[in-house]
Amino acid sequence: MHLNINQADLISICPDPVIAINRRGVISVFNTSAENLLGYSADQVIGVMNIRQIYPSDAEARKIMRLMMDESFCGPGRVEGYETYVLNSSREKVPIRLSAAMLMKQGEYRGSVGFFHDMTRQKALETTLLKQSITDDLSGLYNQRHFYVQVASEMMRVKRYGGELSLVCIDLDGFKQVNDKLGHLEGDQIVRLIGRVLRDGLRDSDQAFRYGGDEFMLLLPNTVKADACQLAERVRQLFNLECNYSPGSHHNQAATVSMSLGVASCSGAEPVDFFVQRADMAMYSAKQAGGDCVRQFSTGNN
Ligand SMILES: Nc1nc2c(ncn2[C@@H]2O[C@H](COP(=O)(O)OP(=O)(O)OP(=O)(O)O)[C@@H](O)[C@H]2O)c(=O)[nH]1
Repeated sequence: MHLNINQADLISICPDPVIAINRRGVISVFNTSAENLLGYSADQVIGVMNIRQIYPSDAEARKIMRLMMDESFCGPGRVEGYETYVLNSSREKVPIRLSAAMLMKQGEYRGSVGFFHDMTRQKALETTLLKQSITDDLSGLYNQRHFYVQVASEMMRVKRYGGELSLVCIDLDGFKQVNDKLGHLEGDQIVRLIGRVLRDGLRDSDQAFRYGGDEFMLLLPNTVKADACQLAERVRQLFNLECNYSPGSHHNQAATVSMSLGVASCSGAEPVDFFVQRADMAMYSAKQAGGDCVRQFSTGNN
């Protein structure tokens, strides 16, 4: 195909950043899109900067070179769709998808040319979608799917490195009554409040989840059962203080809501479901004791 346009103009107007290097890695082509992506002018980089200064590390630059030489990756002298980062002029990481080819002449390596497709928007979208996939909309807490991923991972860690992992299972008492007497919107407000109470009341290493409708879980790494019981008691009191429908509140006599909390601990040597079931059984004994209290798992719970 013949076009009435010269190659330099083609590269210049290319909407993807194009960077070419000589065999020593010194930049020889740097188009307008590359200027926009990285915040350098072509004059600042051509013949001056080495491509290694744009990659996040020497190791990454070497890896890309190795991939280009690896025939089994994308064919000889090529790399396609490789995701990595480059550093802009403010030394901030910019995600890119790289497609590059080696320039060979008479069997000798003369340099390479790469298309550095900007992935900033896609990566931001991926982050948002990932967050949505593990978050419960109403409470803002993590959801059940993420709960099982995290419990399994923390149990594995305990099994490998030792220590104690605790789990607090929380179920609301009287929640149905709130919905029935005051409406679902009021019930939703309580779920939102719990999200806030649990987020505010935990350390950074602890995690709170909405397990189901009115059931919540707290996963507490490096926490022995006695400390987990104390934390559960603090959460119970905090909720009663903050909730207009808690026992003792004079806001509304029509309905009362409280928490039943069950605590279990493990050293990792059991199936995930057994651990969760033990916390659930402890919560159930709190319910049987009249609710609004904390109980810990003991063999007498079953
Ligand atoms: N408003 C609202 N209600 C919900 C939501 N998810 C579940 N529910 C309600 O939560 C209630 C759960 O019922 P129950 O388990 O009997 O709740 P409870 O009255 O606290 O009873 P016990 O657990 O036995 O103490 C039901 O009325 C559900 O409709 C939600 O997202 N918003």
